Amino acid sequence: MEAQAVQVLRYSATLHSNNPKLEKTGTNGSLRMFGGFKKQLFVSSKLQSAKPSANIRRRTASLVVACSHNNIPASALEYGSFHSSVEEKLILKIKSQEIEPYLSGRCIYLVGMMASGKTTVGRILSEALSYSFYDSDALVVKEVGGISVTDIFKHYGEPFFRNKETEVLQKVSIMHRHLISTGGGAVVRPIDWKYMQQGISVWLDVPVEVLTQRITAEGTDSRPLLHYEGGDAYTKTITHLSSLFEERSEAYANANVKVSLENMAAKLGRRDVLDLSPTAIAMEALEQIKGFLIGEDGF
Ligand SMILES: Nc1ncnc2c1ncn2[C@@H]1O[C@H](COP(=O)(O)OP(=O)(O)O)[C@@H](O)[C@H]1O
Ligand SMILES: O=C(O)C1=C[C@@H](OP(=O)(O)O)[C@@H](O)[C@H](O)C1
Repeated sequence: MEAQAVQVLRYSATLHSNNPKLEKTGTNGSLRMFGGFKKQLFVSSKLQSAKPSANIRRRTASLVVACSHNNIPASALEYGSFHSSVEEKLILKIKSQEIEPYLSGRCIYLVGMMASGKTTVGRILSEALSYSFYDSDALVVKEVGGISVTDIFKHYGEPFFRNKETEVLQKVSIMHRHLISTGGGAVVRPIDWKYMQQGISVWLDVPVEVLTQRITAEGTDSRPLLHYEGGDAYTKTITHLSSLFEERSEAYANANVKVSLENMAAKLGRRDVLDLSPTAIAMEALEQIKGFLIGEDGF
């Protein structure tokens, strides 16, 4: 990022509730943060006493955050050089507040291959947006009385699982302010898209090699489609994931927004997509969602 593109924002935090909110207080880019936004985490060493007002006990804290200026594309600084998750959370919160008026409480559906990070990134996004987080697999498990996804596949078969998945998506589609991490195969049925199109869909596009590394590290206990008897797990996983991706890539591309880790790495000058943290990916997702929503609004 060019040096002049970086703006230093000064935050004045007034802590008097548990409902965090960031508000612009002037035209100079300064913002005011209300509420208990992880206050214990970052305010402890920076709190200063301020004159208490008549009816509210007020404390102020100063926090200087370097971030990209309005409309300047996501930058290496934004994604790379923060060493404090508090700063990242603030930026995520600001970005979330920017898109809120366009989002109007619509649900967000994360789609993508197994292990693309839908759950991990989804949790971060839901926190930033103050949305409720749901994992569609977990909702299916609940519907079926607590039987695991693996056992549902084993005892009832994949079509039964897919029917339940569709039912779950139908139920969620009438909700608001939910972020749903969908199962990797939720994109294959057009009926599922009918429900997901009630909200905003975001495709986390992660190279198959990276998915394979993650799945090999994590094991396949919760992913019945990747269970194998013996053999080299890495080779079998990458072969199967590659063919699944081949079958599904067109369906994933139905999403309103695509977050491509390869594109992100190129944009940020990273050699390896493995360097991209879930928080950085969440930031990119918000950036892309903003672009989509603004376009949708006709600006
Ligand atoms: N950006 C990332 N960098 C490194 N590991 C990640 C990243 N995102 C997710 N993971 C890891 O990959 C695995 C699968 O992630 P998960 O969020 O469960 O994927 P999904 O919900 O799409 O199946 C987990 O072990 C998670 O910790
Ligand atoms: O890709 C798939 O068809 C599946 C992905 C899984 O979810 P994750 O993407 O959360 O692993 C789970 O729904 C089921 O094992 C089937």
